[in-house]
Amino acid sequence: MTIQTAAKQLTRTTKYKLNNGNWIPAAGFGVYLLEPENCYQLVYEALLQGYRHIDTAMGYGNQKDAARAVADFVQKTDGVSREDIWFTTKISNASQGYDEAKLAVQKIADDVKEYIGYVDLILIHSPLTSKKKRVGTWKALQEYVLDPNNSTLVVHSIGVSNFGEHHIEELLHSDGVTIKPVINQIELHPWLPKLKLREYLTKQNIVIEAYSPLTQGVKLDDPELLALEKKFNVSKIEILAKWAYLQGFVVLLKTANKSRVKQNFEILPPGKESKDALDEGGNLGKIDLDLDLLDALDKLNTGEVFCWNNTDPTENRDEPE
Ligand SMILES: NC(=O)C1=CN([C@@H]2O[C@H](COP(=O)(O)OP(=O)(O)OC[C@H]3O[C@@H](n4cnc5c(N)ncnc54)[C@H](OP(=O)(O)O)[C@@H]3O)[C@@H](O)[C@H]2O)C=CC1
Ligand SMILES: O=C1Nc2ccccc2C1=O
Repeated sequence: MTIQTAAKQLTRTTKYKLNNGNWIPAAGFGVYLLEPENCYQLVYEALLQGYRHIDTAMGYGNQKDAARAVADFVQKTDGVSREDIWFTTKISNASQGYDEAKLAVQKIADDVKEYIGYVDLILIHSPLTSKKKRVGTWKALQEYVLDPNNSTLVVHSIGVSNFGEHHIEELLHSDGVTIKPVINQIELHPWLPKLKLREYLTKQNIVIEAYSPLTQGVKLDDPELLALEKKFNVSKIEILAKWAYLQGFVVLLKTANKSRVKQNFEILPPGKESKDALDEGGNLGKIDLDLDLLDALDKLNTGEVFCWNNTDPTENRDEPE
């Protein structure tokens, strides 16, 4: 019997092209809830293991430590430069609005500029404010991208997080908006595949970035997942991570456990820089999952949300003013 698999050529160094021409590494390391010193250690470890993409936020209280780890790693590692590493941070809800966002970018600069010089991506963390604040924030962010020589902070790309189609449409149709978000970072896993929003984002050429692909750990002992792990002889972490990679997402994995950093990164095959990267036919590594396993994962869709108080922010509508 031949086993039917869905496969995708994807390695530890795969990057996706954004709608502004920049390239983002598909594998990202997230640092939510990591205390500052721990964040420094884990980001350093992530970079050592080969991650080239770090995801933090103003609200995580550790963007400075994440940036310091990037700087130290670059300084101590031959052949790696700042430009090889992607650094994302996010504007907190409390800092939304045109004036507030400008102060927030100054705060980001105060935290990270001395270490990493510029930021690859700033996201609006969520749409849970108001139209005025979302659009005001976006207009402020646009100014930094449009003025790459500004003295506050060089920002290469801007995007959104937790935005639904209606939030993005609102932005795209607002006066003064000239830049399209490059990315929408949203919660995605087999229990919450968000097919309709993904179809819209793909049509708009907005890259989809998956957060909480391991369900923040909540579903790791789910009997259905454990049964699949046993039946297909693939670890549950590999199942969930590969599912996300096979959908074509940029994938953010987080662990506070140093040994798991390597384990999680090595789910992907080595990139072309590695001497082990090519198979006998000279082909780069692929990831795959059994088609029957993917079918079973499709059936897990319950719409369960694990972040943001278990309420999907992409579905949020503003209260009438
Ligand atoms: N924009 C937004 O609103 C949001 C963004 N994010 C971003 O996405 C990142 C990832 O999402 P996050 O919600 O943190 O959760 P994940 O889905 O990555 O899950 C993290 C959990 O999985 C556990 N885990 C990780 N690896 C393993 C492993 N190999 N074996 C067993 N358990 C494991 C971790 O435990 P342990 O630490 O003990 O290993 C932790 O409990 C965040 O850090 C953040 O950067 C996340 C949520 C919202
Ligand atoms: O990383 C995050 N985890 C979260 C959980 C709840 C609300 C926001 C977030 C994040 O940004």
